[in-house]
Amino acid sequence: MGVGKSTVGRLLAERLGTGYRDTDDDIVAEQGRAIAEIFVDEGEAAFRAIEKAAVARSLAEHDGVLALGGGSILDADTRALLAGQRVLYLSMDVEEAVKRTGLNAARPLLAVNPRKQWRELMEARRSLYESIATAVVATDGRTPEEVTDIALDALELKEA
Ligand SMILES: Nc1ncnc2c1ncn2[C@@H]1O[C@H](COP(=O)(O)OP(=O)(O)OP(=O)(O)O)[C@@H](O)[C@H]1O
Ligand SMILES: O=C(O)C1=C[C@@H](O)[C@@H](O)[C@H](O)C1
Ligand SMILES: [Mg+2]
Repeated sequence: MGVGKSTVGRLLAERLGTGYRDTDDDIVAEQGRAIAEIFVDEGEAAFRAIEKAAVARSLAEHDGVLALGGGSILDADTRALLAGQRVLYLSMDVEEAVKRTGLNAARPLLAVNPRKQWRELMEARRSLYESIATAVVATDGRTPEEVTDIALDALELKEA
């Protein structure tokens, strides 16, 4: 959360001359309510089901850069759909995460004690992120433009 998926995703799409889509934005548009509201109204399990369908639809319809929701890879079917795709894992340390996300209530999974919650989420998820990634780029101390340059190299993609 807050690592720069949307910022770097847009820059990557520009540099590649391709389209950009963002699962979180698709869900908000389709549902007509904020992600935090879906969590509050229906709970995380219901959100994950909506998210799973949104990712599958994007992967089928869209040929370009797709920014996934941070928790979408918790689903084994989603991980299977990503096999064979270029998958970029953007990483950062906890202090950078707190700086970028702050105490923002828009991120329901970090709403109470962001440092502790972020560490716990990453302990549960790091190996999944690493297992599906075809490239890993650390974002700490790098501008979005620098991250994008390194990501293009790491993904072995050429600019348009
Ligand atoms: N490399 C970077 N260095 C410093 N700040 C950054 C960097 N990348 C993104 N940011 C800033 O961090 C914040 C979060 O970025 P962004 O929204 O792109 O992250 P995200 O991974 O899409 O987050 P979310 O989990 O909400 O979808 C924004 O304020 C953005 O400007
Ligand atoms: O990492 C997560 O579990 C989340 C990340 C965001 O992209 C949103 O999809 C939502 O806030 C949950
Ligand atoms: Mg985003």
